[in-house]
Amino acid sequence: MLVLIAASAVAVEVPMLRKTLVAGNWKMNPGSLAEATELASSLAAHEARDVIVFPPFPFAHAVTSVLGGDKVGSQDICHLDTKGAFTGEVSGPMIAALGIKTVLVGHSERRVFFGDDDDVVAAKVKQTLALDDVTCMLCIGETRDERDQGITVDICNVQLSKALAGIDAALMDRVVIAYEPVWAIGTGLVCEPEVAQDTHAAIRTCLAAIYDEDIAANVRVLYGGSVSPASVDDIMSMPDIDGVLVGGASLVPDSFFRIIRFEDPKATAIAEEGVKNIVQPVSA
Ligand SMILES: O=C[C@H](O)COP(=O)(O)O
Repeated sequence: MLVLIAASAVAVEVPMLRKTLVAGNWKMNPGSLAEATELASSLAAHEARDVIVFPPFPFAHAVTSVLGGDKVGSQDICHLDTKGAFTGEVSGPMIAALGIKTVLVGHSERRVFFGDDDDVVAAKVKQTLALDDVTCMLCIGETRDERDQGITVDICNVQLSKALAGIDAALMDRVVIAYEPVWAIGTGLVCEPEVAQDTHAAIRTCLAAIYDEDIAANVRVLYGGSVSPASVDDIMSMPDIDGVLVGGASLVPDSFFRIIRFEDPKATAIAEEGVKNIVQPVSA
């Protein structure tokens, strides 16, 4: 994706830069409200890049008070467009009332342990995007068995197509994809960066088929699965990886801070290229 920049009466091309995003999914952690607010407070000092954390629902209000709604996400949302007798569920309007601006949908733990099938995931995407100014972080990814069968891209394409069915192109600026190979989650087995890159590129191809090239080039696609301080720089050096969704390491402040401070060779290269282009002299 290229954009035109007018400089000194010439239009020069520089690559489009997608904003990076680091997300920390606390899952059913930490064990107390005091720990949750302490974790949030330590994070408040590290604001250099786009960072979001997903605390458990009971801690969401306190964490939002510390970090602000822009930096806090909801781990789930009810798939129904209603209120009433649905014990344990949390509706979209309830989440929005907290000022939360991102909702995680389709995490493999929801799919595997709580039966969120593709239809439920699609309904949750719709409920999220029905909220004003709220982003949906949609998780997709294959199991070990599916990777071994060589059907990773097929699985991602099906999950993407079903989750986004009926979602208007105009809403896609509020969708972030998180590619999480299920076999890499919580196992310490990080997908090789080049292997993840291939899948990210395939996800963009799928988005282009569903929508168009512009949307495919602009949607942020994160990687998740055992991301650590040791692996983040290599992962983030891949051209189609725009950020990371971190589980375990997001609960350890020093680890998460290092992940947030990942080296960003793409931004550096693009910034240098952009400067070079902008100072390019006008030819006679
Ligand atoms: O939502 C986060 C992912 O499931 C990754 O978790 P993990 O970093 O503990 O593997």
